Amino acid sequence: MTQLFASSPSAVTNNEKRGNFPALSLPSRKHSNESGHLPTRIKNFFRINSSSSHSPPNASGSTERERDSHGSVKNEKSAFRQSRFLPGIGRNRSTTVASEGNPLDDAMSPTASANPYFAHQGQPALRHRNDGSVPSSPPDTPELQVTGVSAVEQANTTNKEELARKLRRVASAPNAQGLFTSGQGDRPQTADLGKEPLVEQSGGSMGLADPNSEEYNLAVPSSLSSDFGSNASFRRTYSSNSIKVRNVEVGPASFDKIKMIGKGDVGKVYLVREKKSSRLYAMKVLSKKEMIKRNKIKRALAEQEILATSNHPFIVTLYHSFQSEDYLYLCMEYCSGGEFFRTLQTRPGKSISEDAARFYAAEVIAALEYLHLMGFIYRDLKPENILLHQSGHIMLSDFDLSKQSGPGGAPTMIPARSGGNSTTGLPTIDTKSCIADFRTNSFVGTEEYIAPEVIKGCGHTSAVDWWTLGILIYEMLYGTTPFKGKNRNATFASILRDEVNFPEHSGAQQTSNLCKSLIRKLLIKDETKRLGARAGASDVKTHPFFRQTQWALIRHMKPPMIPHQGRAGTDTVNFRNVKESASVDIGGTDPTRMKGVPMDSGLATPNGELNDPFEEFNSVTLHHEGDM
Ligand SMILES: Nc1ncnc2c1ncn2[C@@H]1O[C@H](COP(=O)(O)OP(=O)(O)OP(=O)(O)O)[C@@H](O)[C@H]1O
Repeated sequence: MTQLFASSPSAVTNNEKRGNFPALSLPSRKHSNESGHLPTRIKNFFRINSSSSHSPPNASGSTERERDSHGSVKNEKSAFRQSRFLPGIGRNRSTTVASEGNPLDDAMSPTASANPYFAHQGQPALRHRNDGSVPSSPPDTPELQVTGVSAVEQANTTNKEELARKLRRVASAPNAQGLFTSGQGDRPQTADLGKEPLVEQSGGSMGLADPNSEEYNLAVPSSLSSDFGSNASFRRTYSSNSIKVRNVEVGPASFDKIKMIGKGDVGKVYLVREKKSSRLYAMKVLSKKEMIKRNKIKRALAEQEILATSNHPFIVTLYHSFQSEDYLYLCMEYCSGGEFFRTLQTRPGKSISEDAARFYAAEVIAALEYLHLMGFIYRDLKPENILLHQSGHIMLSDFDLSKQSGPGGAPTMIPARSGGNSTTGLPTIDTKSCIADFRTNSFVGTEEYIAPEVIKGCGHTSAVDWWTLGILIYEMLYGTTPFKGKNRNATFASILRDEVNFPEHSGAQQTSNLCKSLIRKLLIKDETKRLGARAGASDVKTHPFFRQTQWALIRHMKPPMIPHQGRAGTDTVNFRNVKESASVDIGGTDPTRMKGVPMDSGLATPNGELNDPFEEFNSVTLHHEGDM
């Protein structure tokens, strides 16, 4: 076991008090219908699953955007990440977010400016300039803490901007179209909180709640509408013995800010301590004005939705979500080990052994399996979005690019004889059916991780997550991604055209044929032939590369790398230093203005009223079993 990097451990979260992870009961926040039953597809899944060797879905658990849709440079996180690449490597990785409908017929075009990648939906193109330069930095560009660049190189670099330019990866222009459309599948439907909301009852059964009760249900993802009957006033709620969803019990003033630990294009993430309990949390604070400006409202709502609905050891836990007039707040479990990306970057060759890669891949697969079962496509898998828990296990984070499917089917069982698990002779669970026919057409992802079907703009399915898994495993083993070109066009052309190659030079990682076979199958360009296309996660889990993997026990296994513990719980030793200048004053929020949007947000109507696109944001507190 490698003691890898330092961390701040005494983030005394609820999970940690119970052990390392949230209780491993069946999904603690399950969807339930009005009659008080879990959706059939989820119920069936667990019924089947409990009699198979597969782990239950909760048994185990970015965006490099430099420019917004207005073309301004953004995302400190991205700048920092770019700074972590050696100049010689010149790696550029970017997140591309564009809107629906994205035919990219000339994807092979070598001319960046003529290529729709760079000017999708008329937004200003963010491109990898041939001279390697990048747009000017945002006003709050952090001091670059250049990891992975020798002191000599830093000293020789005359100014930081130049250094940043040398190291920066290119990012693209996020743009969510149809900001205020509320079509099904675009946006969660909101429960009418005034009408007999459902609450959980002891024992996990559901019943009609006292309308005055504090506990209530939340918005229903359209993905679950089939379970409730079409267009019925179905609602999502949470039936569980271990999780209770209540009206939010905290506000910005309930927390002391300790330190900023991350920054995205509209969000800042702080390590905070709850005054009452002294518990540490990671609080993501999203600026409403920025979200409006950058058309990211739907993404923020979706992120809250996914976090609040998910309950999985390998998916970051949400404890509270609330809002003020200026901000949305997501109060999450603090992952003191920081980004997996950083871990990889500190390893020799920026890579890890095949056994270690198998371990992390298995945890990621368990998380993806769960997300697909819940009707979500993750769409932004990459080491930057994998956080490390203090224990060294992974936690997926950053769901703002995730997509919620339309009505899904029930998970089904594939008997061993007709294609079940050939290694165990047991039936296989088909979790792909939960999300099977759902196609979405956003142009979204991270440049080097984008799947061919996304580039082609012909719509994509949950199979994109299996593609990104292939890229991730490759990157864990070789310290680079397989299709990276000298610019975005070259990368996309390679993704569409080239077969994956495995480095064979003397210093390269020796990789087994089974591992290569897995990567090749995950990186099949035809999504219908890709591993995972038939039965979802089960296809991947039953690949012989994972023959020895004890799926049900992964979360109890010792991770290959354990984050260093800082002396104090608040030592954010596994995080970069983020410049605090533009820090949000979370405590100074006027408690009487806990919703709405600022007058100068541009959403005022001619009558002087304000449209409130954040009306549907759910302010809740999630009580987990074992909480005080
Ligand atoms: N739960 C957490 N525990 C510890 N650190 C976290 C947590 N959540 C986020 N961070 C840190 O904050 C950074 C930014 O978080 P996140 O990626 O969710 O923000 P974002 O605004 O959505 O970024 P982007 O614009 O790239 O989507 C992460 O890279 C990570 O370093």
